[in-house]
Amino acid sequence: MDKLIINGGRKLKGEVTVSGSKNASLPICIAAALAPGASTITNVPRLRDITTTAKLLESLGATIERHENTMRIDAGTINTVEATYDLVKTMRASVLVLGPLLARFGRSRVSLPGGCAIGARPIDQHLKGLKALGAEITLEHGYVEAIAKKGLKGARINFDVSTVGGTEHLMMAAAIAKGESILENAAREPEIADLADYLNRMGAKIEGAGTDTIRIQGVSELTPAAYEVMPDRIEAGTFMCAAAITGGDVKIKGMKLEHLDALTFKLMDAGVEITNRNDVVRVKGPRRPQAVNIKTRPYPGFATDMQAQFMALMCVAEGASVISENIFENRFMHVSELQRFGADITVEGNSATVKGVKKLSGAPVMATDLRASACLVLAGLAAEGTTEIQRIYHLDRGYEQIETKLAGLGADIKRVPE
Ligand SMILES: CC(=O)N[C@H]1[C@@H](OP(=O)(O)OP(=O)(O)OC[C@H]2O[C@@H](n3ccc(=O)[nH]c3=O)[C@H](O)[C@@H]2O)O[C@H](CO)[C@@H](O)[C@@H]1O
Ligand SMILES: C=C(OP(=O)(O)O)C(=O)O
Repeated sequence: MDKLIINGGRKLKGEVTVSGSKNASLPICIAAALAPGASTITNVPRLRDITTTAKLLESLGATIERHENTMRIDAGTINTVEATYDLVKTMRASVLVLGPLLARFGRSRVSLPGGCAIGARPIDQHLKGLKALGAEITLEHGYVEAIAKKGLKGARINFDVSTVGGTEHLMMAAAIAKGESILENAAREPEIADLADYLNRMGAKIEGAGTDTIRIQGVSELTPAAYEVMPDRIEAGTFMCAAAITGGDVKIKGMKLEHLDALTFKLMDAGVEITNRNDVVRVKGPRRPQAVNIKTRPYPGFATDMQAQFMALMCVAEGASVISENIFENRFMHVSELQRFGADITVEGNSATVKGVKKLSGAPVMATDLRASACLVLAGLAAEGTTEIQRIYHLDRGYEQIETKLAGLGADIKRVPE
């Protein structure tokens, strides 16, 4: 297991390029399973979760070729419809194969993903949607089995909660169901629109992805297509916070600032200067940020995936900020680690009150989940002295070459085997 060692206190300066989106690549690679034949997906980040996705597809019989940021997925060779516990337990998004396999082959059996560090994360909305499309669902021995002997039939599905994975799952399944489906109270995250663009490229008829009502005219089959994945908005937001927390001056290339409005406005309220010229976003941190409050919400609200990184920034702000987490019930595990840097944070229910301190001091810390790891990196970059972050395999799930990219901006950061 590797660890990261950071000598903090350097202002980040220079240019960095954002990788392709993890959270768009996962469903897009899985959607390739809907069409017999080979799809070539580009701008796929080289991450642990993507390797898991490739293994998952291979375990179904698909033929995968990977070269740098390109993945060629031949789903014509899929010969089993079962995804086992070993794969699903390492990556929750694996459950998204259930609907596509069911839609294409009439049957699928996938391990239940179970909870994870940040919350219980049930899949009741996914299953409710598949049932509405005519699937018979049984839960046995830790597996979900879905059967639709005569194929899936279009339906109107009204989600009880805004669910990104649920919306993606039902959009994929409905793409080759018979007739029209309407997804209401659908999630609006940009990754959903990206997936819809890929499905439409394969011949699907989907309208409204990115709004809360998605209309899908089922087609009898999809054909493979080439597709370039959107940039990773959470990686981009993490670099924006890295510039802000170090009082740096960073140009971020390849990102879409319009995907990060909620974060951008909060950073500007905190005194961060943000300009966008010709798709290069320049972020200049203030001497010390001002405290601002945030509440996480489904898109276009403030992303829960940016909450931990923003909290790191608030740890050194002038004043006190209140951070409310409204998406996941246990997404404050970074708090006790931030306290090891000398941060002043108290948690009550789903709110954390962060009283900014002038300086953090480097400390040995442990990563507990993906974005918590990113927040510890940010704290380490700003802190005086040395920070050692253990269990960075969490970080490797979602950030491509983060230490190389940060070192390119002048950070003193290195990866060493533990
Ligand atoms: C791979 C991927 O894209 N992951 C993202 C996706 O996760 P994921 O798709 O798992 O998150 P959801 O949007 O589904 O979850 C949002 C909330 O709805 C609840 N829920 C969800 C489904 C369901 O059937 N029942 C239910 O109650 C969840 O427990 C959670 O409280 O969106 C999250 C919310 O933006 C992000 O933090 C994750 O980074
Ligand atoms: C929580 C995340 O991912 P996942 O849904 O794959 O756990 C994330 O990307 O921050």
